[in-house]
Amino acid sequence: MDVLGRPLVDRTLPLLAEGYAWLPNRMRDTPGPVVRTRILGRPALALRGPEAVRFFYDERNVHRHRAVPEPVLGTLFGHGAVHTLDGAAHRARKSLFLPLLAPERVAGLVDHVTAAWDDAVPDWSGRGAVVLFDEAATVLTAGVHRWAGIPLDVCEERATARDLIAMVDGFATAGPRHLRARRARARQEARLARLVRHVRTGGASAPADSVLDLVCRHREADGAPLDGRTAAVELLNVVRPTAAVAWFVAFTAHALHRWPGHRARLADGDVPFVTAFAHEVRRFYPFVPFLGGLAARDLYWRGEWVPAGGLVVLDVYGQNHDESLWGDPYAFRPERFLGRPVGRDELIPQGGGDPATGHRCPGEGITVGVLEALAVRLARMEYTVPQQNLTIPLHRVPTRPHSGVLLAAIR
Ligand code: HEM
Repeated sequence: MDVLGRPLVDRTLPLLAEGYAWLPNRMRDTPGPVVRTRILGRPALALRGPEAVRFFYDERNVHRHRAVPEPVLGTLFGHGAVHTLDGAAHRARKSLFLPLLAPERVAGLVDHVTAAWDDAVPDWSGRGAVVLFDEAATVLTAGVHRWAGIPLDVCEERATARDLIAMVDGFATAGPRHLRARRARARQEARLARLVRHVRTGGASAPADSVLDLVCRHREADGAPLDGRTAAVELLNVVRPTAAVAWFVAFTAHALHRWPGHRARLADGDVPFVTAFAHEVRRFYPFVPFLGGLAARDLYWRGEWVPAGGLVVLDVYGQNHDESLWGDPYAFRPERFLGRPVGRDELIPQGGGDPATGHRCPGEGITVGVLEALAVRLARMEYTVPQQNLTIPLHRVPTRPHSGVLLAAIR
């Protein structure tokens, strides 16, 4: 500690080495769910729990402007993305995404994705074996493009899915995965910026009220339209995370393999159970490790302090596995979500707080809806699971079953 009691030793390297387990391990060593440390050269305060969520999402405490490191912007979110805005600028940009919460929009996307899945299954049957993660990403990419009004040739679906997945896969690492993510983003931003230009100059049309139409017509807080590159960034902020639902589809297949007793209830389409299963997949499996922002002023939380400009970190994975919230958190039990409302700030795989006013994911309804539909389809599908490496390494961010879940003899 220095003279002001600030931790001196930077923990970025242990964080990169331990991945999802790093913060929960540190939390275990402290009396309250709060850890003071140093990350990326800054003093940092890590917290968890529903009250901590409300503290974190209060703009008077934490802001996002300049909080996202460039390597994450250059791969995952895109420069100038909604994730990086605060206050009036954030609210104006967020209004672009709030229509995605409407049940009829969610249902429309689910229809497109399930149609793409049903079209793909006969092809999977004709092949000896398929990697579910890759196939699900292609199906999701095809479905979300049709729903969003973004043209995509069938022969481009697989390569586009690869790019969208690469952007997520490479954000938290150095080396080849990161370079692949940057190249993928550059390609996809260029493609979508071209499309936005064509729509605006009359060379292409956007179906009325589609996501493409909304983005092309959007006005910022100052009344200005989005420049072409930022419009492309925000289109990608819809199609990329939808393709990323492939992570949860692979986790669903993993869960069905490990705990086959759940298959019958899913296959029956038992609606409350299907929803509970989707929530448990999002809670149990590791995807988002934590979220970060910058202290808007000197902040105190549970007796710990971080100076203005320090990092405030919300321990997402740790909260979703907090014994005091979930009881037996490392058991996969969808039943825990039956007959119990899901607390807004308890289950936070896609952020906490109110999506309309804060940074919570506006695609949560879409994620749950798509996952429900595809979990039922998976449960009804006949297949074998050949010998393969299904381990999910916790040091890799984002992680997934090592094999991607190889399925054979699909019918
Ligand atoms: C794979 C499933 C998904 C996961 C795990 C996920 C997770 C998240 C998380 C953790 C955040 C950040 C919350 C925060 O900063 O406080 C977020 C924000 C966001 N997500 Fe998702 N998301 C998913 C799917 C989606 C989908 C399907 C869409 C759109 C169709 C979407 C669009 C967005 C947007 C636009 C933001 C930025 C919101 C803002 O900054 O105000 N996400 N998501």
